[in-house]
Amino acid sequence: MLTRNLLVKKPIRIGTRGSKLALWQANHVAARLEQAGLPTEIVIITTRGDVVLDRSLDKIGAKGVFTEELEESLRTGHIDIAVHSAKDVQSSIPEDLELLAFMEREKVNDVIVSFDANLDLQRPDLVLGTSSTRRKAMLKRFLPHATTAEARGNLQTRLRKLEEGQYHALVLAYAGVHRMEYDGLIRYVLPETQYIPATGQGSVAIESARNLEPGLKAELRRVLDHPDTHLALVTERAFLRTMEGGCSIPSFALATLTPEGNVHLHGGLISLDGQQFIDVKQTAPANDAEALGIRIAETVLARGGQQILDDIRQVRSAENVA
Ligand SMILES: NCc1[nH]cc(CCC(=O)O)c1CC(=O)O
Repeated sequence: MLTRNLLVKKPIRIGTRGSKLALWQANHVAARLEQAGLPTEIVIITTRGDVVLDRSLDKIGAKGVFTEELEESLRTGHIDIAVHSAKDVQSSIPEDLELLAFMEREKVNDVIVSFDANLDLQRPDLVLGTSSTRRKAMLKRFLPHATTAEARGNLQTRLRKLEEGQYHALVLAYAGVHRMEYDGLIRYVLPETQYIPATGQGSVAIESARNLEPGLKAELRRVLDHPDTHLALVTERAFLRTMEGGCSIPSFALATLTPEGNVHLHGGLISLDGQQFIDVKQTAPANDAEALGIRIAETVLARGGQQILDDIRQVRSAENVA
């Protein structure tokens, strides 16, 4: 590693999707590495999720739609690291790859974005754009008078649809809106205690091949990893893995650190119609983070979550036949 990065200064090849948000994230990583004296090069890679825009994610088999092509490039050595929104990374990644680092988390909330500064969330004909299963279900529960309409595509595409009047507002992750500098359009910040975010929301994950040079891996971790965020993400991802979810399942999980240094997890599952909402909260010592995630998921499944998942699978297989 010394030869490669300190003497020859061969740039670290950073793989990313080509959307503006993905590029922002890749440039954020590049800036950190450059500050630490490591030269970088950005390599844009198109994924299935960027190409298939006409179907909602739960219908194209959401597993890995934004990550597979990047992972293949890690294997071939075409890139050294892949940068992802942590939320888009599957709950289990292939054996030969690893998540090296989770960068410091942005505010985790979902927000309501609109061009209408006086948007009234209580208007009876309210139409909200979202394609997220979790958000649709939560809106059915907490804003039952609202209708939702599909809003696939990158942030710019969704905002264009909003501008065209397809909806009154969009429901989005604060993190993406902020990174794209659309903060001025945020009308409501949804409380994270009620609209609990998706696993990983607001953090950027760095993936590499397991066999990347150990010295380079250590350097990347040192520069890019945020230990508190890492602990939260390990907890949430253990939860998600046990739920067998991807972003196509309306599960949610938010881990936070307590002042004493323990990890607190609020995780659960909501039925597609928003009627059943199963959530569990527990705190555990930091060295028990992964077990906490697993335990909460098992509790949610036992308290009716398994039934909700079975119902969803039945609905989905009926849709796929039709
Ligand atoms: N589902 C796509 C996606 N993946 C990550 C973000 C935003 C950034 C983040 O949550 O870290 C978004 C857009 C959104 O949900 O509004």
